[in-house]
Amino acid sequence: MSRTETGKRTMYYGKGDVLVYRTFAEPLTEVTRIPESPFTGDGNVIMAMNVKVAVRGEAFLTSFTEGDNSMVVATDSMKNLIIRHAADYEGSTVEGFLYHIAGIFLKKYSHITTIELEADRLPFDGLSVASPDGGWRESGLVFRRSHNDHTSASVVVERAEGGVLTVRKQESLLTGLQLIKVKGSSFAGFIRDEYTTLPETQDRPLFIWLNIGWTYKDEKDAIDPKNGSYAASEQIRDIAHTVFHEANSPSIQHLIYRIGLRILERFPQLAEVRFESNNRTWETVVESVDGSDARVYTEPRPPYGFQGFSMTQEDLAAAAGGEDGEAAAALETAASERSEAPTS
Ligand SMILES: O=c1[nH]c(=O)c2[nH]c(=O)[nH]c2[nH]1
Repeated sequence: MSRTETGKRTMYYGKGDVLVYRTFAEPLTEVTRIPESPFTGDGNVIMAMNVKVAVRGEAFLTSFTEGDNSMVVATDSMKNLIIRHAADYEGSTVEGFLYHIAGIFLKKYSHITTIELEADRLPFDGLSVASPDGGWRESGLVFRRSHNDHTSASVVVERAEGGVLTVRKQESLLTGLQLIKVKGSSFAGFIRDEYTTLPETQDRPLFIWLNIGWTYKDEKDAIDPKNGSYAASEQIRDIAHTVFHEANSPSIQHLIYRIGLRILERFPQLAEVRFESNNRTWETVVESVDGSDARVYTEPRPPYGFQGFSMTQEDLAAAAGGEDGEAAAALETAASERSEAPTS
């Protein structure tokens, strides 16, 4: 048995920065409303993505060991396949697009055993124009490229026994969220010893960078969101800033836990939610302008702190079971808000 079959040898190749700009894709409509978010769907007039593909298979071994290219699909061809087949994608999500492309690769090239695809959606925001009746309306044609947070997704699909395609891993993400709360965050009670110079603070301007990832109990909910079980990254984003607004956070660690509970509560169809956060808290230069709340800050000096945390529905059940009184109370508030929220 070769090392590849035991999973020990690393062997893959592919293409990165494959830029796809598909216009007038199928609109995303069947989104279930949540109280934290006005998001109800996406017209998908522009579905722009930066895609990365990697393929694996024992058949590629001789291309590395002998320079035999007879089984090599040129990465340039991979790029062309991805871009051309954006034309026949009939779905409305990045996750679905990746699955569509994975299927085409695996059906076309029988020696590819596993394909890994990831994509960052390049956000284009719709713009308003004055309407003749004196109000405002969506242009629908003109968009502004945004460099804010965006949807990402990844999928690993493999060919199982009998040629059946199996999704081995699938993750949806909100990438590059940057949130500042100018008042109402503390950081105190940490270990004080001979290495400690950081003062305790009851009120810091907490600036966080966040990547949030989530997986579904059934990945079909992400790939084909026809039954309203799609958790849109815009909704995840809105939950994050709502919880940040509501909570007086004692740390980023606890803040992301609270955001995670709310996400799992709102979307019982998710199995896991995962966080990567950075602390980019501004450095205070002027404590108070004329005795008021006004302050002056500057960019923090390096280095920066970070956190990683993942949570499952079991964490939500434990919190709701009362082990964390504060979390349980927050969940009750969230539940009552949900019952009042309109759904679509
Ligand atoms: O939210 C925080 N968590 C930490 O672990 C930490 N450490 C630190 O210096 N500042 C902060 N802030």
